[in-house]
Amino acid sequence: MARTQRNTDRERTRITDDNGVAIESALVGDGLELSYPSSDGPVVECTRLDIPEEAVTALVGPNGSGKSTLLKALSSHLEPDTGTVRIHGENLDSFSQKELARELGVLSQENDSLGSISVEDLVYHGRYPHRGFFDGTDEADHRAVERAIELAGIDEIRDTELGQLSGGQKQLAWIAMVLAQDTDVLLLDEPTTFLDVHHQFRVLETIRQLNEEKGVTVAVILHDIAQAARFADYLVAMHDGELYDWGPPEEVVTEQLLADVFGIEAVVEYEPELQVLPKRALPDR
Ligand SMILES: Nc1ncnc2c1ncn2[C@@H]1O[C@H](COP(=O)(O)OP(=O)(O)OP(=O)(O)O)[C@@H](O)[C@H]1O
Repeated sequence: MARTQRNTDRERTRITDDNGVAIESALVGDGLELSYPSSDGPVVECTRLDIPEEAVTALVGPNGSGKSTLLKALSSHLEPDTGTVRIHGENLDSFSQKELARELGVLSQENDSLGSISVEDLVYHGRYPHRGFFDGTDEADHRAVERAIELAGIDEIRDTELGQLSGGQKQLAWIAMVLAQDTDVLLLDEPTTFLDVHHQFRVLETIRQLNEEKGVTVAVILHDIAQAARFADYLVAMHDGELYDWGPPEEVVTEQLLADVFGIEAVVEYEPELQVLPKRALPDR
């Protein structure tokens, strides 16, 4: 893997707020080396990763840079070759799957469609990942499901079978399923992929609302760096399976990062709000 990190020191620096007070991490990855059975050695090597508590962190980076792999390790869907993941200070491998489902709401890109069930049944299933389907008896659970359907804006398609939905509609159904779990940590792999611009805004607004009103911690993979920079409190920039840089968007998004990591020449403007204006793709490095 190429060694292009701009600031490896920052991997070990704790995040602080405006007053210099350390912000706790909801999730920590330490000394992670991650591989797949068929990969030729680790595809991700990450000395230290912090997902700050009650903040929104966006993972950004080009295709194949290791974002999903990292998220899979954080959500216990991929066992690290070396290193540990801690959630609220406890080793992830000490949790049962049932306990984890209560802690983490995970949207992955590898969802199976669960056959021919309806959207509503899928969302109920999110509320009961280890109990089968909802029997309609618990009022609080019923409200959580209704709220998730409302937040995702999928009332009109609640009775439709998953197999009859468009890609974007299916994505919204999966998002509702994760929201119905009502966890205080959300790990979302590309929630806005397949969505039109209206639904992209709506989903991002919902995530922000959950963060601000309920203190939900969010780690989310986004492909649009300008959108990620405007939306997130912190960015984690991946490149070639390594952490290139992380911190607040104003520190991470630079013309250097865009050239090194994304291979584009771009203008970065910070006023009135952070904007990335691509000029051209750079030749392959
Ligand atoms: N199931 C797998 N088996 C073997 N290698 C894999 C597997 N999934 C991913 N990889 C490899 O791991 C590396 C990182 O992939 P990953 O999916 O984490 O990237 P990503 O940054 O999420 O990419 P994208 O933006 O395209 O979704 C890539 O080189 C990819 O080829």
